[in-house]
Amino acid sequence: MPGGRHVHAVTDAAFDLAAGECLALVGESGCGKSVLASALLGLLPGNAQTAGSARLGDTELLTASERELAGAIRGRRIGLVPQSPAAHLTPVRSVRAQLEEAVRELTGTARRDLRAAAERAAARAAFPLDHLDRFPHQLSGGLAQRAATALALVGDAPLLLADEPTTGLDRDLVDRTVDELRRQAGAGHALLMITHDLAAAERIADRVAVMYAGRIVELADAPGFFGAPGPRHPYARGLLDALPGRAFVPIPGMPPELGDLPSGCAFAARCGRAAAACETVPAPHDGVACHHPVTAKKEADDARTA
Ligand SMILES: Nc1ncnc2c1ncn2[C@@H]1O[C@H](COP(=O)(O)OP(=O)(O)OP(=O)(O)O)[C@@H](O)[C@H]1O
Ligand code: NI
Repeated sequence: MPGGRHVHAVTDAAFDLAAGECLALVGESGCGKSVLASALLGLLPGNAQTAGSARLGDTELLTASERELAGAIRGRRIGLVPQSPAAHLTPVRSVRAQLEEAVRELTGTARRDLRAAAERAAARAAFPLDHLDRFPHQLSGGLAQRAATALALVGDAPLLLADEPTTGLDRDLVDRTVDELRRQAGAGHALLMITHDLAAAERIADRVAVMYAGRIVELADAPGFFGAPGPRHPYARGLLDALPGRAFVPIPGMPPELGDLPSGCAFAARCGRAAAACETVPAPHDGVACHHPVTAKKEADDARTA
């Protein structure tokens, strides 16, 4: 940070992800989701520090050299659907040219087959073929998103990292886009989808990781999380309760600034269950980092006394 300030953007993030599996990483704006993605790709700014381990097969991503990351990892072993596609597309080249180049670089397709391969890649991401000759600035946000998704799928990478892949898309296209990403996971890829969109997460995720103020506060199987017994962390519960299709009750208050975190549980100030124990940071235990997680039994008791 400018002025020598230190921000702990991501702490205690622990999860694994197998081929064929989709993990959704959800949480409010600014909680550290993209920082986590950037760390995996070696794209953090030069003054950022990381600790711990992030393994992709035999490769330690956090200490891999830029040469290895650029030459063998990004695009080839990790496909990225970036959060701001417009910023990742090359402004002076048509979508077709960018797709053909990616196909040539990442798949070694012969020159005469590039055109067809690029069109197949576009179609996979529902990018309309009659827009392929457009330049990025001639695309709507939704089309730029689909162009970026098409590019991310070209390398057939074993891990797909999609950072808000549905921003700017209407519901139909959200469903089509996430279904295509899910299909990739079904075909033996692992998918880490970062999203604000809990409906999209519910639609395709096998597991959900909830992030709050730089920490993963809950990691759960999606069916139990979205259905019964529901989330165990009060924040995760609040996120679901805030949905229009559910209780539609927002979580009171605002998340803390990552540069100004309280010394205890970062959610305590907004938590209806906060108590003295919350003055210390809860360690993750059994998939949830909370001193008094909601349990199915507690829920049932509450319901009886309500
Ligand atoms: N280059 C940087 N220098 C200093 N701090 C940074 C930098 N990039 C990110 N941060 C800090 O990390 C925090 C998390 O940012 P991040 O982009 O990961 O959030 P996010 O969860 O992806 O949010 P969104 O949903 O809005 O994309 C920011 O609030 C900011 O405090
Ligand atoms: Ni982000």
